[in-house]
Amino acid sequence: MEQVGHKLVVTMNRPQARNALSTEMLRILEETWERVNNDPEIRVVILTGAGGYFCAGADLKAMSKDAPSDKFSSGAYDPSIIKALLKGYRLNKPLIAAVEGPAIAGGTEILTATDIRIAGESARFGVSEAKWSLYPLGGSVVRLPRQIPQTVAMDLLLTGRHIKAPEAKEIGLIGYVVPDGEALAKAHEIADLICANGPLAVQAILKTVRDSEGKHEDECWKEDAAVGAAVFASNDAKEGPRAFAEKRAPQFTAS
Ligand SMILES: C[C@H]([C@H](O)CC(=O)SCCNC(=O)CCNC(=O)[C@H](O)C(C)(C)COP(=O)(O)OP(=O)(O)OC[C@H]1O[C@@H](n2cnc3c(N)ncnc32)[C@H](O)[C@@H]1OP(=O)(O)O)[C@H]1CC[C@H]2[C@@H]3CCC4=CC(=O)CC[C@]4(C)[C@H]3CC[C@]12C
Repeated sequence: MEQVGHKLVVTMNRPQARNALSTEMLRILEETWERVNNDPEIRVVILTGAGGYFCAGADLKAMSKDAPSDKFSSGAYDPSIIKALLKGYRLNKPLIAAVEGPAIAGGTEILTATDIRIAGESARFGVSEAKWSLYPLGGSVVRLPRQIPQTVAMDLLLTGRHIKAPEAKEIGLIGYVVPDGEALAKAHEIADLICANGPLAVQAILKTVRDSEGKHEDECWKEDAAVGAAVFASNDAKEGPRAFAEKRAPQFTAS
């Protein structure tokens, strides 16, 4: 994990196993997301993987020795909230995925919780849990059909097949395809654009988008207005137009 100014770069780092998720990695991710939500200095987060790989989901070798089912049935682990994969826990800062190589199973699942997604052209995506008679518990059974066309979501979930970055872009699972090795640089470029914006505005936009997911639009306007009015009442909302009028870059203070 590395903080550069207001950007936090989170790197899944177990490249020898294609960054498959260990219990330790899940713990670190959980702590990281708590930090992101509570640290006002962090304004945008980039999630990436080490060694040219994003993430191969759960560690299947560990799972072959110690199946999680007992922990689920005993109540020791409640899979209705998987904070590390941002299922049942959302960030209040924008999360950008910078993907190289495989983003499979849990790797694609956590991708569905990110806001902006960039991939190198050889990156691969898929939810292949059913291949091993597992269930994609990381959120994608619910999220994928909401994020990409239903028939494509069903195809990916039921066949477990992998797709390359250009197809992922075509179906809207990711937003950018860049030459291999350049996903992180592109993520920084986008993160810098976000960091230059008013942090209160950015976080308020994110909040309304998150809170209105799945609701009828008429149910959203009251809260949308309250959140928006609070942004308009801020010092930064005075500084932005003033900077425009004075032909200079705005100096936002998050107040
Ligand atoms: C519920 C979530 C989640 O939804 C469930 C899953 O993610 S299931 C995982 C399914 N994963 C896959 O299908 C990917 C398998 N891998 C591949 O297909 C390929 O390897 C690849 C396409 C990724 C890469 O192919 P390559 O040809 O490039 O490379 P390859 O030669 O195949 O591999 C290189 C070496 O890497 C090793 N490797 C690759 N993938 C894995 C892997 N997934 N696991 C282990 N090792 C892998 C490969 O073997 C090679 O090694 P060699 O030594 O060189 O042979 C769940 C997500 C996290 C779960 C939680 C985890 C912690 C928990 C512990 C508990 O006790 C309680 C439960 C839980 C909290 C658990 C709960 C469910 C999750 C949240």
